[in-house]
Amino acid sequence: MVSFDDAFRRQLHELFVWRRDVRRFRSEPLPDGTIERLIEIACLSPSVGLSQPWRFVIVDDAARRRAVIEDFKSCNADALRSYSGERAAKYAALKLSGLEEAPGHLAVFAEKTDQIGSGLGRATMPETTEYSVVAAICSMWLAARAEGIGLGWVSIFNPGRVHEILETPDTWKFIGYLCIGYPEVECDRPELEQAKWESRRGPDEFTIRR
Ligand SMILES: Cc1cc2c(cc1C)N(C[C@H](O)[C@H](O)[C@H](O)COP(=O)(O)O)c1[nH]c(=O)[nH]c(=O)c1N2
Repeated sequence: MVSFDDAFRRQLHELFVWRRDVRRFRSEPLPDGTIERLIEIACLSPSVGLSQPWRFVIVDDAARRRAVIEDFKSCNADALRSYSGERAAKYAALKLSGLEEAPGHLAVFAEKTDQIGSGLGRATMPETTEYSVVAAICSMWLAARAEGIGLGWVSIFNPGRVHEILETPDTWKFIGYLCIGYPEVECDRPELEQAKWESRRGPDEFTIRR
């Protein structure tokens, strides 16, 4: 039996407030086994029918990392072209990945065809497979922050190209690419808010009653 006290709850709330999407990393390496430990925590996450559809690729190979960075640059240039005027100038000034600096690279996929869980909960909502993997990434994100480690989620990729670069099975769906390392700065506000791209809104704006 385990229970949590008020002091823990306050600290946990601070963890939620201070978790950040990190794009600026210090160069120092992560202690051996850090990514494996974060994966272990991710595997404690909820998943539809206990299907555990998460699949992880620790990307160590320099040539593959370089290819991933090239794909990001190409997709980011395309994204920039979709904006104009002041928004385009603002977009161009954003730093949207720490791929070059982060000591850890982790690609995360969802296995869509595995029989683990025997389809429970997925018949009418097959997308719950992907939702389960996102839940795992969120666990990892918070666990990393609790240890002073930063995690940055990068989605500015051509998923087909990521598959090619990492030679992953066809049945895996690309969910996200994570940069992992020690953050340069700690902050309690999203970087996109600091850059005046968007601001964090209150829950009332997103909640209705019926
Ligand atoms: C699915 C998904 C995909 C992305 C992101 C997040 C999620 C959930 N985020 C991070 C996102 O910008 C960030 O979470 C918000 O700006 C809020 O900031 P904090 O996470 O609170 O620091 C993100 N950030 C970034 O710089 N490049 C990216 O490609 C992405 N992609």
